[in-house]
Amino acid sequence: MAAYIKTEWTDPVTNAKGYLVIDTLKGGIASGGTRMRKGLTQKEVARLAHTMTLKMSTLDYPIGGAKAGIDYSPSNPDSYGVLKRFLEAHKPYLEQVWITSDDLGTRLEDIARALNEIGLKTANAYLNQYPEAENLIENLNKALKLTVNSVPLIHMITGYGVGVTTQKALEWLGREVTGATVSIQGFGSVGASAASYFSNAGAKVVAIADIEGTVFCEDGLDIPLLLKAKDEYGYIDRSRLPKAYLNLTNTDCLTLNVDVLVPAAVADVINKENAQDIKAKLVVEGANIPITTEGEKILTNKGIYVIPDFIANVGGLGMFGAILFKNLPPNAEKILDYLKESLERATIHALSQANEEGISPREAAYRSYKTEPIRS
Ligand SMILES: NC(=O)c1ccc[n+]([C@@H]2O[C@H](COP(=O)([O-])OP(=O)(O)OC[C@H]3O[C@@H](n4cnc5c(N)ncnc54)[C@H](O)[C@@H]3O)[C@@H](O)[C@H]2O)c1
Repeated sequence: MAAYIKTEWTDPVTNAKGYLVIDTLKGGIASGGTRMRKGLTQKEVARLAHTMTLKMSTLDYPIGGAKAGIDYSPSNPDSYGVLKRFLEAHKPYLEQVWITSDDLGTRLEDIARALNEIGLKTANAYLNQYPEAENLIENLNKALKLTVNSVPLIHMITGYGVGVTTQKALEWLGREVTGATVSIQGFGSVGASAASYFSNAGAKVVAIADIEGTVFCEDGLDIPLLLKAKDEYGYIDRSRLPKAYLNLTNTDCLTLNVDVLVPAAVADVINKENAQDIKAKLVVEGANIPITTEGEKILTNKGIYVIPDFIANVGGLGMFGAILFKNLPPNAEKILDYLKESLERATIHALSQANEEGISPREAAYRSYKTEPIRS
C-alpha cells in the first residue's frame, strides 16, 4: 500500500535529512509524532506512519496516520534548531493536514515551543478542519497538565496501556498478572511506566534493560528504587542498585525464561536471528515495530502470542483522542477508564480471532481493520 504523501528534507545548516510520511488522510487530516534519531531512514518513518494508521483503527478515530523523523542525534546541542527548521519547512502541512507531537528523541515542550515560534497552534490542522472545536483544544491543554500520583498523565499513560493490555492477555491465557514474571527492554517513558504498572499489579519484574545492559534479579527488581536511579533518558545509575543485581547485556533481557516480554526500546530487536531463542509465553510490543515480519512468524510457530504495537502502546494517542474525538472532559480517571475499556476490547478481539483462525493477533487485527502490513 503506497503512502499518501512522502517528503524528504535537507537541513540547510547541518545537512541532516528529515522525512514526513502521511500514510493515510482521513477526514482531511492525519496525526503522528516527530522523532529524532541518528541513522533514521525514510523506510522506518513509513513503517511507523502505517502503524499510526492501524492505531487510529484500534481506537476508531476518524483521522489518518502519519509520522515524521529527522536523522540527527537528539543529544547534539543544536538539535532544537534542526527540529524547528524541519517543522517550519513543513508548515503548510501542519497548517492544514498534519498534527504532530513528541516521539522518540523529541520532547513535547520543544515541539510546542517550535510550533509557537513558527506561528502555529497545537493541533492547528485539527482546528483548520473543525474551527468550532477551540474548546476541545483548551481541554487538551488542560489534560496535558493532569497528574496521577504526582506523575504527569501524559508520561504514564502509554505504560498504563501496555500494562492493561498485558493483564487482559494474561487473563485470556488463563494466567493472573499477580506473580507473573516480566522482562522489559527499555526504561524510558514507556518501559518505566509499564514497570510501575506491573509492580503495582503484583507482577514480578525480573529484568529491565537500558542501552547499557540488562539489570536482573530472579526474586524481582525493586521498581521504585530503579525509578529513583534512572535519569530522564531512561539510563539507570548502577551505583545506586543492590550488589545482588546481576548485569547482563542489553539483549539478554529478550531471551530470559519469563511469562511476559515487553520490548519497549527500539525497532526490529526480535528478528530471524534471535526469535527462536525467545522463551516468553506472551510478547507485548511497548515499542513501535520491535519485531520483524520474519521474527514474528517464528514466534507464532512457537505458539507465542504477540500483542501488536498498534494495540499495546496506543495510550498517548488515546489521551488525545479521548478529548478530541470522544468528547471526554480533562479528567484523568475518566480518560484511563476509557482507555482500559478500549484496549481490553481490542486485545480480546485480536486474541480470540487469532485463536479461531490459527493466525497471529496482528494478522487477525489486519483482517478486521481491512488493511495490510508494510513489510519490514
Ligand atoms: N513515549 C511514548 O509515549 C510512546 C508511545 C508509543 C510508542 N512509543 C515507542 O516506544 C519506544 C520507546 O519510547 P520511549 O518514549 O520510552 O523512549 P525513551 O527514549 O524515553 O527510552 C528509551 C529506553 O530504551 C533504552 N534503550 C535504547 N536503546 C536500547 C537498546 N539497544 N537496548 C536496550 N535498551 C535500549 C534507553 O536506554 C531508554 O531506557 C519507541 O519505539 C517509541 O516509538 C513511545
